[in-house]
Amino acid sequence: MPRILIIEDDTSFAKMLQRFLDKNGYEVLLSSTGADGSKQIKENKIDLILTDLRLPDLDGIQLLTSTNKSIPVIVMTGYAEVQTAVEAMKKGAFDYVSKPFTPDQILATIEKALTYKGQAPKSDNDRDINEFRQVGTSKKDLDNDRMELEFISSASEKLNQYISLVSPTDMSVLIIGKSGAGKEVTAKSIHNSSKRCDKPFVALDCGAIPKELAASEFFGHLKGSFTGAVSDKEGSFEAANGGTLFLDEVGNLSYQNQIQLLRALQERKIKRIGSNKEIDVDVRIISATNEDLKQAVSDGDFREDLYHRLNEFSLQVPSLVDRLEDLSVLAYHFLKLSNKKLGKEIQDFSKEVWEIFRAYHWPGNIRELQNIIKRAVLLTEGNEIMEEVLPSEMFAPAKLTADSTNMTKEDFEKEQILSALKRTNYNKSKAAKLLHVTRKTLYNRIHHYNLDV
Ligand SMILES: Nc1ncnc2c1ncn2[C@@H]1O[C@H](COP(=O)(O)OP(=O)(O)OP(=O)(O)O)[C@@H](O)[C@H]1O
Repeated sequence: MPRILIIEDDTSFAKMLQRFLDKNGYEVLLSSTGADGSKQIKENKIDLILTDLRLPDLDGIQLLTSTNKSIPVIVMTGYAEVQTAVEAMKKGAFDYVSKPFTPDQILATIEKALTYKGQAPKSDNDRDINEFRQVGTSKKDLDNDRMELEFISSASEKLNQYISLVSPTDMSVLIIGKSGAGKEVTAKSIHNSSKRCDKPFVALDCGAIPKELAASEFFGHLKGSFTGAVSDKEGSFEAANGGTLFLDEVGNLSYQNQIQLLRALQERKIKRIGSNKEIDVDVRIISATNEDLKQAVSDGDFREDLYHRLNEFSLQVPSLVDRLEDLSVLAYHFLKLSNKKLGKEIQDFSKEVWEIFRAYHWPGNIRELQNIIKRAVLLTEGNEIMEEVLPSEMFAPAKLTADSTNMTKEDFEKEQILSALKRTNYNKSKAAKLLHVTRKTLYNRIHHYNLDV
C-alpha cells in the first residue's frame, strides 16, 4: 500500500484528506510543520509527499530542495499562489493543486504521480475488482458492462443508501432524474440487490410504444386477436413474473393505458388480449420519469391513484453536474470500455480535457460522457485524449458572446467571466483558457468591470 505524507498545518483539513485517502487504499502519515515533515521523510519510507505551500516554519519550496528527489511531491496552493506553485514545479514538484480542490482531482493527481514512478496503487486488474466492482448477481450485468462503480460524491452516496434501503422490500419505486442520468442503471441495481435478483428484470420504454400497442406490450395477446397479431405473444408482465418490471418514461402512457396498468397492479392478474384466461402475476414495479409527474397529476394528465401506486418510494438520480466528484471514476470506466470495444490502448485524458470536463454542464448526463469518450477514443491516435477531439459544443458555453436573452452584452460577459472564474477555483489562467481569451484580455475585462476577484 503506497504511503503518503501530508504536510499541512490546517489539521482538520489534513485529517479529512487522510480519511479520504485512507478509504482509497493509501496509508497516510500527517505532519503539521516542515521540520516534522522532514523528520518523517528521513525516518519512514514515503512514496509521495503532499505538502501545503505555506507552512508555519518553512515553505513547500524549501522543503522540496531539501528532500529526496525520487519522492514525488504535490504542492497544495491557494488560488492566488499559482505563480509560486509554478516555481515549485520548476524546482522538481510533480504537480500542484489549487485549493479548494475536489476529491477526484487530488486522487487523479496522486495516481498520476505514482504511476509515473511505477507505484500506482491499483493496476487495471485491481481496478476491475475495486473501482469497477460489480455488485449485482445477475450475469446479464456483466454482459452489458453495466457495473456499479465506487463513487465518491455525497449525491451518489445518498442514492446508494436509498437503493440499499428500498431494495429488500417489495415497494414500488419511482425513479426521478434527467435523461441519461442513470435511471435504468439504478432500477437494475435495485433489482440486483433484491430477493428477486434471480428472476427476470424486464424493461419497457413506455415513451416508445404507440398507445394502441401498449396493452399488448403489457399483457400479451393471442394470435388473430387484432390485425397484426400473427402469433401468440407473451407480454412484459408475464415475462417479468417473479421479478421486476421497469417502466421507463411512465409519464408518457395514455390515459387509457394508465387505467389498464392500474387495474393489473390492483388485481395482480392479467389477461392476454383476446383471451379470457386470467394469469396471476407477481411483479415488482419500478418506474422512471424525467418529467414532473406530480405536476402532470395536478394538470390532470396522469392519474393520481396510479401515481400513488407507483410511488410507494421515490428516488432522485442526480444529474452529472451535481456529482462531478464522480467524473473521473466514470471517465476512466468509459475509457476502458471504449478501448476494449474499439481495440485501442489509450491511457489517459490531458489536463486540458479534465478542465473542460469539469467546466461543462453535461445536459445529456452520463450517457453524453460515455458517447463523448467513445468518439474521442475513436479519433485519438496517441496515448492521451486531447481537447482537439472533443465536440465543439463543449467549448461553446464559455465563449464570450452574448446570447439571445434580454441581458445586455455587458451583463452577459460579466456573468461569463464570473462563472468561468468560479468553475476554475479563481485560477485566471484556466479561466482565460475556458473563455477562449488570453490572460491579458481576461485581466483587462476584470479591470473594466471592476470585479473583485
Ligand atoms: N452508475 C453507472 N455506472 C456505469 N454506467 C452508467 C451508470 N449510470 C449510467 N450509466 C450509463 O449511462 C447511460 C445512460 O444510463 P441509463 O440508461 O440508466 O439512463 P436513463 O436515466 O435511464 O436514461 P433515459 O432517461 O434516456 O432513459 C447508459 O449507457 C449506462 O450504461
